[in-house]
Amino acid sequence: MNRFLCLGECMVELAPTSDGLYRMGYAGDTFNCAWYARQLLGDDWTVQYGTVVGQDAASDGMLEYMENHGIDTSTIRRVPDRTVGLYSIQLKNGERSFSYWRGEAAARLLADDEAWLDSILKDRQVIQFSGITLAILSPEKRQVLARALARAREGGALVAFDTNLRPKLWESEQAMRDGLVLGASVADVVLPSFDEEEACFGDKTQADTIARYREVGAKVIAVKNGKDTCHVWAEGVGESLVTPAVVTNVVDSTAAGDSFAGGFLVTLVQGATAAEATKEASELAAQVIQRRGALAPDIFGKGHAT
Ligand SMILES: Nc1ncnc2c1ncn2[C@@H]1O[C@H](COP(=O)(O)OP(=O)(O)O)[C@@H](O)[C@H]1O
Ligand SMILES: O=C(O)C(=O)C[C@H](O)[C@H](O)COP(=O)(O)O
Repeated sequence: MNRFLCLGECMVELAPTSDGLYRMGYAGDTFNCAWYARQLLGDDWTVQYGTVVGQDAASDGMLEYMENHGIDTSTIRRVPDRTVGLYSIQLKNGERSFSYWRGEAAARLLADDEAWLDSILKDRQVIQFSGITLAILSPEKRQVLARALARAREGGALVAFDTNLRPKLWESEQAMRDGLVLGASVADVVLPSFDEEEACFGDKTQADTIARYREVGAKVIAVKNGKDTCHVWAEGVGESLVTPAVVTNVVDSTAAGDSFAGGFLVTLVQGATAAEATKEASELAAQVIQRRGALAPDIFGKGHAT
């Protein structure tokens, strides 16, 4: 059995509905990637989520939701006296902003038990993590996680890093820049967004972004750029350009990048080129942004996620 593990924090999500109410769901960038990967992969793959949750009813609810949606939770550690975080989505002309209540979430303990971390990273075919996975940890624990990922990569895992910048979660801009380079240095695949790289590193072109992540050892880099052309580079192949289809009805851009990551990695591990993976990923993301909330089960012919 092949194992696809996403690592990070899943939260209770409050997403606005058209009648002015909020719909409760569960989401988090790496969990969203796992959810999309689960929809796309066949039964020869187990999709797992690696995190830490509490032992309370809210944590029970999250695990039940994951299991009901085919995500293996045996890679989740449970601790007393903590619970899961919460965030709400605010929408303005289809663009979203988030408010978080996550400072004390159990997921912040992700790298506190290194032996456990090694046990869940061992013998995985794909491990995906993000800038958010790193941002929620202390600077020391970021190093612990990076070392564990490096060991897993040496053991044969394809490690993928979605940079997903959330400036509010980092202690400083310098810490964020260092964290992104650290994450990329233990990854085979890096999935940055150009607007974020521009703001964070002052990149002038996508080539600058590609150059930085190549330098620290990435083998595949897809620089997303919203509705504009994605520049994708792969070792031994070079750069390709993939322009997303035009979407006139952007309802909620939440999880555009997360669904892109799921679609990209699933296509790549099935033997496609990085350019083909980008095309598939863009097609999925284009559908996701035409729906509210992070997870869009109706794309796959299913009812609403909650
Ligand atoms: N307005 C849009 N029209 C068409 N595709 C889009 C649009 N916004 C995002 N996408 C698709 O979603 C992908 C990820 O979006 P982007 O906003 O760049 O990433 P992130 O959400 O990680 O910041 C893009 O590469 C593109 O394929
Ligand atoms: O911000 C966080 O910590 C979250 O995980 C909440 C969201 O579900 C994702 O951030 C969505 O990610 P995008 O694909 O970039 O829209």
